[in-house]
Amino acid sequence: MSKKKLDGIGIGNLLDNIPIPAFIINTQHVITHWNVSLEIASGLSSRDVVGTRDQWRPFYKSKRPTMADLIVAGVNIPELDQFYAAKYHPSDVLQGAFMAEDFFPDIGKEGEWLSFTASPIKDENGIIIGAIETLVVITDRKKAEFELTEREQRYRELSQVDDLTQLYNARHFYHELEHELERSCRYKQPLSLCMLDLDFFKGVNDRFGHPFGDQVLRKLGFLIQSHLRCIDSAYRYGGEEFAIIMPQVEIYEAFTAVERLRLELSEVDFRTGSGQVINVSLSAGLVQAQASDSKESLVAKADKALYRAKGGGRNRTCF
Ligand SMILES: Nc1nc2c(ncn2[C@@H]2O[C@H](COP(=O)(O)OP(=O)(O)OP(=O)(O)O)[C@@H](O)[C@H]2O)c(=O)[nH]1
Repeated sequence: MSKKKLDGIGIGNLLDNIPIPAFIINTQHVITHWNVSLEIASGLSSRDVVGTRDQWRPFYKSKRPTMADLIVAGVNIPELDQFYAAKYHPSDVLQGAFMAEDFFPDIGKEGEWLSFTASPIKDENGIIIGAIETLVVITDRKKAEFELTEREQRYRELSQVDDLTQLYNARHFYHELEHELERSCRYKQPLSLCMLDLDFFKGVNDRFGHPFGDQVLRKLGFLIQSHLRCIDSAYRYGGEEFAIIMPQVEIYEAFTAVERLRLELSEVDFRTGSGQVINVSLSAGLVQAQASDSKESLVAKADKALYRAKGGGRNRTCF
């Protein structure tokens, strides 16, 4: 086709030849073009909408401005904020254009995610004479993104949480302890750390079996969880060793909390497979962080206190 012939082709003809749904409005917000792709996507024919201000109709339940309307009215950030919240941003490619992604619950059977771009149309003097809006269905991409985020979240949880006790695992412990130590130094707030360990647990396993031992560990995990304040965090540090990080708590206050936990565990009646009722106990070591402490030195001190609790006869808390 010659250049001359191409020059003669109108905007409508051009728009009808692109596979992307698009419409154009003038400065009176009246639709001047509604392409074939948009007719198919919206179910509204250009005959019915050209000459009207119904550009909102395929997307919303009631009349409201589309992005093209906001563009022809002169970009107004408070209005963009009002209608598109945090979902819009200026186009990287087209000057004066804005893009947004949003979910449209009323499109199709289950709603669709659309990515839309509205761009000003200017005359030779740079005056806005209309706006063009293009729309792309991105539901499949959005679904894939959500699935990926969910999978990542599940993976993060799996790699941080111990299956048996539902407490955080040791890897996460060191990460959080470092973070809490930094925070306690920065804000000059106390930080207490408790390491605790079940007493004679090997004997429990040996006499009553590993599954019974697991039951004890699960119960202890549950008791620890139920004793935590919302800013505390608990970890399964090793097989039958646990750690509790207690921010903003002096050691004496932490001592009271740990003693409450210790007493509560000692009062739990565990029923073995043969119907025998047994009780278990724990020993605990407590420390309060000093400004000079690293996570390693703090754990070493708490371990030392735990060792003393074991050496002193077990079923006690030392600091
Ligand atoms: N049932 C069960 N037992 C575990 C698990 N992890 C570690 N253990 C057991 O915990 C026991 C720890 O034994 P020891 O380190 O000798 O300690 P202890 O018998 O509790 O003695 P003290 O700590 O000195 O009071 C071992 O028998 C491990 O097999 C687990 O996930 N489930």
